[in-house]
Amino acid sequence: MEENKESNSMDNCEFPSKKVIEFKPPVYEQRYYFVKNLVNQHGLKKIADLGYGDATLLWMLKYHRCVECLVGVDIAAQPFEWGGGRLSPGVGGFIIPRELDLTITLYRGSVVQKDSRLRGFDLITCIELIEHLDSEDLAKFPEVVFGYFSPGMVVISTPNSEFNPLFPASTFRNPDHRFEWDRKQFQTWALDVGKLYSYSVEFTGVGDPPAGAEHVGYCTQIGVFQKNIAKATGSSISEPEEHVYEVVYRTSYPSLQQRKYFRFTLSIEAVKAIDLMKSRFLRGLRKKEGDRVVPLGSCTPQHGLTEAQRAEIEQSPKPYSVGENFYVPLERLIIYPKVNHLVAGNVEKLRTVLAEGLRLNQDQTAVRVELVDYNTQRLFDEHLVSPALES
Ligand SMILES: C[S@@+](CC[C@H](N)C(=O)[O-])C[C@H]1O[C@@H](n2cnc3c(N)ncnc32)[C@H](O)[C@@H]1O
Ligand SMILES: [Mg+2]
Repeated sequence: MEENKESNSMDNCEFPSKKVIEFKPPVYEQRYYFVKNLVNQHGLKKIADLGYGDATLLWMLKYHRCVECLVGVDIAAQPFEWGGGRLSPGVGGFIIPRELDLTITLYRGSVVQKDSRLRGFDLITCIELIEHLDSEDLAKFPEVVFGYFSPGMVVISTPNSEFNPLFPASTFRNPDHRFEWDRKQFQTWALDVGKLYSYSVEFTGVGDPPAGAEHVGYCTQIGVFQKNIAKATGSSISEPEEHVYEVVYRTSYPSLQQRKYFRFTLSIEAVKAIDLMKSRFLRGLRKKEGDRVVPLGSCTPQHGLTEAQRAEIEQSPKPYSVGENFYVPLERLIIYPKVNHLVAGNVEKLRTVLAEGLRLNQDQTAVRVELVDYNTQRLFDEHLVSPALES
């Protein structure tokens, strides 16, 4: 990460920071945020980070709802547990599954090696990478990344050497750097690459210069390359699969796209709504209609619903009890926002999925649960009439 002279550096390949110019937030974070914003702005799904270092950027990106595939490639990749730990779904990922699938794969390999698994990405990022390539690798880099991987977008960040005089020493920012370019050198290289591989490029940066030194530009210069449409259509020619990189880590997240997690989440939301209805029902339990007991009062939970939702619920078929069973019509259940969102308002879908895990009534129009479970028995014991008396 950038670099010994950039304060708060967390790059393990840098010197300790000298805190001469303090960036807020630290400039390495500004680089990550730059990518994050771009991903959000364009709703990008498939992203590869080349030279991913300690995987912080990948870790930040995994929280984006739109992201479905994250890949990291680093020549120094270790089959590490810690990186995997941060990148793994954790318990939370199972309790609240993501809406969309997400797979994360880390490879050990060099960005100048072609691997067909890196083709077809929406975005490839190279954050503080190119200045670590020797001239031979730098010469190969465009053909592999732009020509072969050929993603929709490429973001390349690299130190802006014009900023360096603001740092105390007159050396490179990091001993492993093979070069540090001024803006003209970077832009000339980037525009040549863009022209050759049919990408347009825009230049920006992060890490503002201090007041009075605006002429030096940003601490980190950034090129954002966008593939031209004509090239995008032409790149569908199929090339043979080439797997060169070694997988060091792979994980796939639970998501609502997967049947079992969808069923689990829908059932939980349904049961939560049913429980709320049941406890209100028990408090208002009074009136008998044939063999059904229906509430006199409202069964509508008051919290977390808009006036309109409450009104809609009030108008829908009411929950009822028969004997010791409590029934919630699907037509009512589906009005609850979370349930509704999950099945996109489709009662048929709600019926099919709930039937796999919950009990429905005979004509499959309502969910059936016990009216008196352990908790409700306590309610009765404490202050309510027995359902037997009411039915
Ligand atoms: C300065 S660090 C940047 C790490 C990360 N991108 C960040 O901004 O925090 C450069 C990274 O590039 C990796 N790297 C250097 N040469 C590489 C190559 N030819 N192929 C893949 N990764 C390389 C290094 O191992 C290191 O992790
Ligand atoms: Mg560097």
